[in-house]
Amino acid sequence: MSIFKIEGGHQLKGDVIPQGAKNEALQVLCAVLLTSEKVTINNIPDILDVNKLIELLGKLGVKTEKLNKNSYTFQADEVNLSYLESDDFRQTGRALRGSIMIVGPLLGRFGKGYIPKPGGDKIGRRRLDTHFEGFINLGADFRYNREEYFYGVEAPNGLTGTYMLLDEASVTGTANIVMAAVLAKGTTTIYNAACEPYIQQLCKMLNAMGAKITGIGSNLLTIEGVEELKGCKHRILPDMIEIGSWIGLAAMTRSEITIKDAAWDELGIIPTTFSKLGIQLERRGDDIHIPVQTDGYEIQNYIDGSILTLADAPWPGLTPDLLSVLLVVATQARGEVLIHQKMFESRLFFVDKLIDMGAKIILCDPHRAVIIGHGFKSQLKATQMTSPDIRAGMSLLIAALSAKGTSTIQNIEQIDRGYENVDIRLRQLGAKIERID
Ligand SMILES: CC(=O)N[C@H]1[C@@H](OP(=O)(O)OP(=O)(O)OC[C@H]2O[C@@H](n3ccc(=O)[nH]c3=O)[C@H](O)[C@@H]2O)O[C@H](CO)[C@@H](O)[C@@H]1O
Ligand SMILES: C=C(OP(=O)(O)O)C(=O)O
Repeated sequence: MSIFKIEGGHQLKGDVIPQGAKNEALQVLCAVLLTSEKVTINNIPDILDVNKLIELLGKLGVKTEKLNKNSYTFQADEVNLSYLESDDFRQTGRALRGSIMIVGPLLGRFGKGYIPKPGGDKIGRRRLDTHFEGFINLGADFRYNREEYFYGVEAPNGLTGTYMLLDEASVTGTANIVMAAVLAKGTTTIYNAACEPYIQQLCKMLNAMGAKITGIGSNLLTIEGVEELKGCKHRILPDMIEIGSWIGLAAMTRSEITIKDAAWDELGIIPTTFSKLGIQLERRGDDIHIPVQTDGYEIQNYIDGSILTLADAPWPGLTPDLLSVLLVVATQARGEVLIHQKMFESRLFFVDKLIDMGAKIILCDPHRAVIIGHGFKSQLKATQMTSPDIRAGMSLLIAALSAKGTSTIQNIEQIDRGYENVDIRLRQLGAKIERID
């Protein structure tokens, strides 16, 4: 297991180019299974989870050609369905969360899809009911092997479109059901659909392949089934979670950073959420410029003077994937904020490490933490820590970069799952960070 060694307390400076979005990549890569024609995808982030999914597609028989570091073509004209019954699939399939989204396209195109319980962050319960209820609504037979945690759906006579109301606006669940429905007979209507930019991008790509999806960007999607889909070219958006992480890092280390080509209009309430913590940031064309926060940053209260709450919600609410970063950034603000992680029940436990480093945090319960900012009057202290999940890992890295002294972070594979060459890019900004293998 690799380690990051970080000498904190240095100001950084420079430009960063955001990577392509991890969660969009995981969806659109699965969509290549829907056609026998060639699909080209650009701006694919070179990160562990995405590379594992590309490897899984290769094992399924998808012909994969790497055009350059972040562009590939895929052709699923000879899919090997027997691989789904192999022991190797039981291992490879569970290595990441995104693998669940092979089920919808396989079911839609070939009438069957299997998956072992997928991996991903250990951040609380992560049920898959929404996915499978959706497939059942489309007419699939479902089975689950409890001993092996193995899920399967089959529809030998094809799927039939229908109306469905999802029990929750699940991101990967919506993507999976949409990918099954595009090849179903008749019209499918999905209400309470998730509508994150990841889903919008997937739907636009599917339409470019010949699908007929309307309602994109809303929670009501209508999908008129088609006989078959063709190839296309698709470009993945910049990763909004990575962009938020760079904003947080700049503020907390009081650095001047410009995030290039950030696709500002796709960021929803992310920029204003950082502004609520008092962080200065400026839109320059499609770049985000974060100046040195010379006087620190002060958390805004509500109009009536009550304490600010930052809580996650399905899009266009605040993504849960940025709450850990917002939390760590608040430790140096002036003022107080309540962080309420509603979706996941085990995502805030990493605050223990921040408390060890000197941060003033009260963990009220597994979902809520109150942060009392230091206002840069006292620096965090360096320490040794382990990355529990991808976003907590990044937050601990930000804490270490701002702290006095040398910290180490173990289990950095968790950070590599979602952040492309983060150590190299940080060094380019002047950070003192070393990867020890
Ligand atoms: C690979 C991928 O794309 N992963 C993202 C995806 O995971 P994923 O698609 O697995 O997450 P879901 O959207 O299914 O739900 C996440 C959790 O939130 C709960 N929930 C969901 C919807 C809702 O309205 N209320 C609610 O409480 C669910 O019960 C679940 O525990 O979306 C999550 C929520 O944005 C993100 O954290 C993950 O980074
Ligand atoms: C929770 C996340 O990822 P995954 O769903 O892949 O575990 C994340 O990206 O923050």
